[in-house]
Amino acid sequence: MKICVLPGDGIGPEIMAEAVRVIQALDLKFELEEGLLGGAAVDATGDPYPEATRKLARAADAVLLGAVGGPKWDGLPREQRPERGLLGIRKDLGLFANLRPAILYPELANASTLKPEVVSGLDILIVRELTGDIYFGQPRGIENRDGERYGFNTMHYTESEIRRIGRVAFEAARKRNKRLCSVDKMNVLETTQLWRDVMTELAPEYPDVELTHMLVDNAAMQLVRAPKQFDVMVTGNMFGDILSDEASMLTGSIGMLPSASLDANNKGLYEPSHGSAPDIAGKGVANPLATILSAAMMLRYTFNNEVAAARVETAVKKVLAQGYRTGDIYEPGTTKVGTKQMGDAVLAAL
Ligand SMILES: NC(=O)c1ccc[n+]([C@@H]2O[C@H](COP(=O)([O-])OP(=O)(O)OC[C@H]3O[C@@H](n4cnc5c(N)ncnc54)[C@H](O)[C@@H]3O)[C@@H](O)[C@H]2O)c1
Ligand SMILES: CC(C)[C@H](C(=O)O)[C@@H](O)C(=O)O
Ligand SMILES: [Mg+2]
Repeated sequence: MKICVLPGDGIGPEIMAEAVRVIQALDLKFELEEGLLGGAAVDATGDPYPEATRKLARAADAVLLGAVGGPKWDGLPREQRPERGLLGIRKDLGLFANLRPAILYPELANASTLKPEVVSGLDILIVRELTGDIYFGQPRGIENRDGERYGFNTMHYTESEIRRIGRVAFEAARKRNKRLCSVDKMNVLETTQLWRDVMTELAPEYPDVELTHMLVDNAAMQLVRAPKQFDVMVTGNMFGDILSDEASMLTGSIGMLPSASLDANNKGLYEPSHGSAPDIAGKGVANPLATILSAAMMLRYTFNNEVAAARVETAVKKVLAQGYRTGDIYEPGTTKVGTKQMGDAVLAAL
């Protein structure tokens, strides 16, 4: 059982160190191999997704990723930017289904940006399409046209791309509370009219799941008005990126939101939903729990080890109950800890 570990940039190596310690403590005979992705890879090889990493990732059963990017690389040509490495590995491994669970742990009720009565018990799953949409549209670029600069990206989806992510979402809803909300912008964008049509066509295959549709601007508003109306949400790449960051704050912090990016066979890349947090990188204060919870998702989805996954999640719940908090979820009366101390607490709880 091989895991390709890609710490990445910024806080990536700091949070990854803790997730790796947790995995090793499980004593499950995983073989961990480290590689370069993002800015770290650009610095070493000039390529954000180098061939060596590609080989490693393809040969592994799962990939665990920290985060990539940072101001150091923002001035580089597009193709060399760290984020291209992330898009590259997602596309290369065919990871079209991105699962982002937003769960509010009761201990963090006061850390949520919403009032406890609106948000307590929140448990939403955002299913984000990950290898299509405007992210991967051709043509794209910045050109000089008619004497001025002209930037363009193209949004596109094929019906088969929509159908396969739709099936993932319907199946997920079927295992949960049987409610699926598909989010689009069909009032303006043809791409998402097709999205709505295909979701509607799939619905008869899942008579036990209640399908609703919502326009993305309303969905963004409803998420902060009454988030518990949602069970599973399914949406395209760009809307899913934005809505999942929004949903993270309902759980207290983006440092709590894990993710799984899966192919058709549950080979997966697991990473926190947040980025490399350049503003706190190197300070040892980042919250490692989203990465540790991503490792739990890896145990569940790729390695089918529900027991180990639950063990890690229970350990996380325990450290929150014990009152340990990194700065992003700190409140008076709790114990403020750094990244490594949080990792220590999870290990002790395991
Ligand atoms: N999956 C990824 O690798 C990924 C995801 C998002 C952004 N990025 C990249 O990261 C860089 C920074 O982006 P950004 O600042 O917009 O978003 P970000 O998610 O890195 O940070 C946003 C805010 O959240 C805080 N934060 C994020 N993770 C945290 C954690 N674990 N603990 C405590 N606080 C945390 C940061 O300190 C910052 O204030 C950019 O280069 C961006 O492209 C990468
Ligand atoms: C860094 C960026 C390419 C990435 C995305 O937009 O998918 C990130 O924001 C995420 O949410 O994983
Ligand atoms: Mg994002």
